[in-house]
Amino acid sequence: MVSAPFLVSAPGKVILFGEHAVVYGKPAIAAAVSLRTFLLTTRNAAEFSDVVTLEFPDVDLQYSWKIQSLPWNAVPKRSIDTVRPPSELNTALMEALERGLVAHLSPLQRSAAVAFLYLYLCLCSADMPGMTLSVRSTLPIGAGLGSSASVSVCLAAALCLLSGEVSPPEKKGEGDGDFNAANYASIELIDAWAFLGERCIHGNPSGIDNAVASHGGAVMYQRMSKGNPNVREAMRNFPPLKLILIDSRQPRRTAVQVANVATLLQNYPLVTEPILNGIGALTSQAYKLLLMPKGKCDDAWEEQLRELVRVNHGLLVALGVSHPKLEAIRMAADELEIGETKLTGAGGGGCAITLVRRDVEESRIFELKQRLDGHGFEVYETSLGGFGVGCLFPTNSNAAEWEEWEEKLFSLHHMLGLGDREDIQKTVGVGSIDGWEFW
Ligand SMILES: Nc1ncnc2c1ncn2[C@@H]1O[C@H](COP(=O)(O)OP(=O)(O)O)[C@@H](O)[C@H]1O
Ligand SMILES: C[C@@](O)(CCOP(=O)(O)O)CC(=O)O
Ligand SMILES: [Mg+2]
Repeated sequence: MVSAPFLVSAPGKVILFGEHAVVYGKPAIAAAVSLRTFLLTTRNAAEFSDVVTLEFPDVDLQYSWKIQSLPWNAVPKRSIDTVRPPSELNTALMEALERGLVAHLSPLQRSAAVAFLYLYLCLCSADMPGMTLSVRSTLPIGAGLGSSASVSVCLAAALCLLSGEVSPPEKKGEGDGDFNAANYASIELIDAWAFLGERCIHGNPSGIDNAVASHGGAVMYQRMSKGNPNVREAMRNFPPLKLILIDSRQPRRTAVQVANVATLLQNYPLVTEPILNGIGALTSQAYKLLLMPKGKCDDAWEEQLRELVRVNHGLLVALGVSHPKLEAIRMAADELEIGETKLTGAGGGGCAITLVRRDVEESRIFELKQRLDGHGFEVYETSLGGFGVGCLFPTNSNAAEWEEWEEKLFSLHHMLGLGDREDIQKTVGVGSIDGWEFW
């Protein structure tokens, strides 16, 4: 059990191949991005010791609940011989939460508040001291980069730390290499709780986003049915890919896009199933290509990967999850012969990725960026495959620094615009402050 204050952080992700089909048990490939969510947990002052406060400035939500008034009676009893939470939400608890606690909030705010309350009630207890949990993300929200999963992972990590379900990361010993069994078990637990947070936000998530946000790196992921463990293959030697990440800035909710595909599947199973199978098959092909030793990643290899990107996008269009703005991005990249483009994440708006040909001159990439900018789209610079969930506790040596970036991240949020994302990230980012530890 740890005491506040402390920070946790988790990354967003880019799905390279296989979104939507992954919900139906097909493989998908995704990698962590350098844009991240940060969650600060602080102890409330004495006069607020009986409330738990949520500050979600990115979605304009600040709310306090009296801890004693929360529906503790509806919390399902945990089985003593299983450490991991069940993968289904408890209906009685969901009903108790949605009945009155969050009814007045917008859908954007409500799903995040429900995810918090669900995890808080399951992991904490009515006698916990009053806390404030403040979340701030450098990820665009509802844009396909897994902001919901990075928030869910941060909530799960903070609440697991507070309740003692997980301990802070152990320092890796000599001979451990990258692996430490206790840390691995902690990530698995955080991932499993975050999946329930994702369920509150999405309805039917595959689990790939929370897997990447908690473990980091790049993975091939496949959801298994009938209680079989999901496949999560870490892809360690992921080749450096030249990708451009473009946000159409068309808002959409993953829950709606996933539900639309479910309806299509229900109405036209004979048409939709082959599309999902096709996406699964092309992802398996891409997986083999991405595992090739560096020496074999020649022009033909690159050409095949790009083809798979194009086919993947075409099949997503067939599922009905593209958007005219995503098509405008794809057309601009096609016209300039820069590479192949696909939407990433749930689509219906949000982001696209272009896999750039290695031989393209920088001037053409510059022109693409200018055109996209002219349409009001935002181009992100991000690197793939970074750290997963981590935490930071203030120490004497970083106390002054702590105040500086705490202020920057959480107090000035209303003044910060989109352009300041990188600035925030530089100030508080993993890698720029000593002391971040990863499980
Ligand atoms: N910074 C944030 N603060 C609070 N809630 C957030 C934040 N980022 C994401 N969320 C939650 O996640 C939802 C968006 O998730 P989703 O529709 O899956 O899009 P994506 O995961 O692609 O960004 C929001 O409606 C909100 O509930
Ligand atoms: C569409 C889907 O495959 C990815 C959704 O990602 P995002 O929420 O749009 O970042 C759904 C899922 O895998 O849970
Ligand atoms: Mg999401």
